[in-house]
Amino acid sequence: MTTPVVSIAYHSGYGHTAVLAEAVREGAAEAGAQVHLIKVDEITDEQWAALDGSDAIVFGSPTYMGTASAAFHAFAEASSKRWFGQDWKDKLAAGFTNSGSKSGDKLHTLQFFQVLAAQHGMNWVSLGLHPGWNNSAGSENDLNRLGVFLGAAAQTNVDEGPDGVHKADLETARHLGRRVAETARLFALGRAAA
Ligand SMILES: Cc1cc2nc3c(=O)[nH]c(=O)nc-3n(C[C@H](O)[C@H](O)[C@H](O)COP(=O)(O)O)c2cc1C
Repeated sequence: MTTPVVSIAYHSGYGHTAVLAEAVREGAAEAGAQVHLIKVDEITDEQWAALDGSDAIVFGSPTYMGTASAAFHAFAEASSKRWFGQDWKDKLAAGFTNSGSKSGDKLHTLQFFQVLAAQHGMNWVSLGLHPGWNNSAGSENDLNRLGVFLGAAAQTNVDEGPDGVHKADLETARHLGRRVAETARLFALGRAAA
């Protein structure tokens, strides 16, 4: 069976986004992927090589001041070395973010990830879930409770630590990891058959 390689390139200032990154990792591993979990603020040459060898890269960052964190932006700028040769062209990309407010302008962070992926010539994998918690039978425990299509979005109360990351958001992140791994497998099989 084809084993897709999925990397999760993320930053977390205070540990909340790290919990989501772990959920994405679990989902991708459940779907049979080999997974690299990479902290972009400590990235090594070996980890850059792991990104180069991946079928899919999932970008993750907290939303700070309405966009990805400065540490994630530094990583994005450093990835310009890969951009010159379009080294990541045709890989899959996806994203997740977390914020203190229910919206918190998270959409902008996910759109930044999507533009980053497009600059690299990557193919974006959306969340692939209907919005939850949008009718009288729904609840905050629904998958995709924040109703975002572009990627996995989470909200954590600003007075709570990483243990306070909402279980529905963790499930949503796990779903994204599974979906990315499954899509990467389909792409690898298609490439082999072409
Ligand atoms: C510098 C800074 C800027 C922030 N900006 C936003 C923001 O624009 N919108 C929002 O909802 N929360 C904002 N927050 C809250 C964080 O997104 C939230 O605390 C998140 O859980 C932090 O994740 P982390 O522990 O992975 O860093 C900000 C926090 C910091 C420290």
